[in-house]
Amino acid sequence: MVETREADPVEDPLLWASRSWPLAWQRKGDMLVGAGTEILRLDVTGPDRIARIAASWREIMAAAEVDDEVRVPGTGLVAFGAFAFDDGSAQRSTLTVPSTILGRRGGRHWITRIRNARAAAPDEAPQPSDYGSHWSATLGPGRMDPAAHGDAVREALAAIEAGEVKKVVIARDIAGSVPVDADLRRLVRALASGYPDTWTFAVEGIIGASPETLVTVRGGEVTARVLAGTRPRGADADEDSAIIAELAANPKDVDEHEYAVRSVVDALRPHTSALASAEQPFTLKLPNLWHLATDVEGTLSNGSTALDMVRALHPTAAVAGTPREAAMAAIRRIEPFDRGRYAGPVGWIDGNGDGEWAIALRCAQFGVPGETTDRGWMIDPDGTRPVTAHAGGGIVAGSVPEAELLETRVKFRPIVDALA
Ligand SMILES: C=C(O[C@@H]1C=C(C(=O)O)C=C[C@H]1O)C(=O)O
Repeated sequence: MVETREADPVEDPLLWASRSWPLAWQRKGDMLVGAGTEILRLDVTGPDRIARIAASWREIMAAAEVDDEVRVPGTGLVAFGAFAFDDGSAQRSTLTVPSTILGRRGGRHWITRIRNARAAAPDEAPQPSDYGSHWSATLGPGRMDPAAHGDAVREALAAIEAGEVKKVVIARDIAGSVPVDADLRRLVRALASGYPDTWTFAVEGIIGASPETLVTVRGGEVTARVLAGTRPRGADADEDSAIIAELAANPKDVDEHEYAVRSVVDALRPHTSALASAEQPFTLKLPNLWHLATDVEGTLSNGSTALDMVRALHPTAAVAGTPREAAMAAIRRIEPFDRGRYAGPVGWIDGNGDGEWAIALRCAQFGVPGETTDRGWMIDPDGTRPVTAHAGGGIVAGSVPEAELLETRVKFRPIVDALA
């Protein structure tokens, strides 16, 4: 049973989210915040994880009884998801439906209450809680320190030289801990205000601000923002102009970008009737970086949902490489860690199949109470909560290890600054 009602404007819907396990999605002024109890949960691992979740969601959509007064994307039934990057990941791919969603889009505010048809009564309406005290994290090298990253990039260049791959994305990790009672909503708020041109997310303990969508589906239209080709921001306007002129004309970056756009267009084509993208990428300005960016748009021709499109698109060349299978094999060989949900799909889907999915980049994964990982208990016995972050970049012929290391440093900046 799902009921959406127009609501009075709320200044900060995040206050309704859980402090230790927030559920939120934010893009400029639009947001969805999950609160209350969990009504439904799908946890899947393995190569067909996204297909299984997409199929289950179709059944749930068909069975739901929805009374929706507002009827915009994100009203009615909504689930949030965060999926593992790799088919072989030990990390779960999860779709979760909370009992309450506070939403805001284009100046309209609503509240959705969801309950299981078998439940006698809805759960109690969740209440807002003030932000907890300020906290910070200590972060240091993870499994791949800067020296190991240099070796990994050289190994990737050797794989390119050998003709195994054209492009492969290599990431490194940093790790640390936060106080066990840290109010993680502070991080969501800081990222959303510091990086307004990104999609800010908090789902299953992975929190970040991604500049790149995997896919957006809205009323039969599908769009995607593809990024590849990166430079740190300049110190002033003149330096910035020189940087973007160089980036837009650099054959290595333009090629790398083209691989990424082509992988998205090829994946969307079987599902769309009209598919268009600009001939030339534009330069996307973020507080820390410049990216080459291309928006792709099409009309869905086969009734696919946002999750069907996530399944068709993941992993794109922006986070894996080209050709896809060879790049995935190279990543498994070269990177010494399981990426978990880093570079995986993160987003939401509603009861009409509309939804917005980003690629989980510029993010950190926080530990889960009581769960074990290859690093031991996720809540350390000393009362701290572990956190791990990853950042990477596309390696193509001609990539320079030192420049790639600098690029990962700048990509870590949003999360490292917000955690400092
Ligand atoms: C892999 C990351 O970013 C991706 C790689 C990019 C590149 O190689 O230029 C640019 C944007 C993202 O598609 C990351 O942020 O960790």
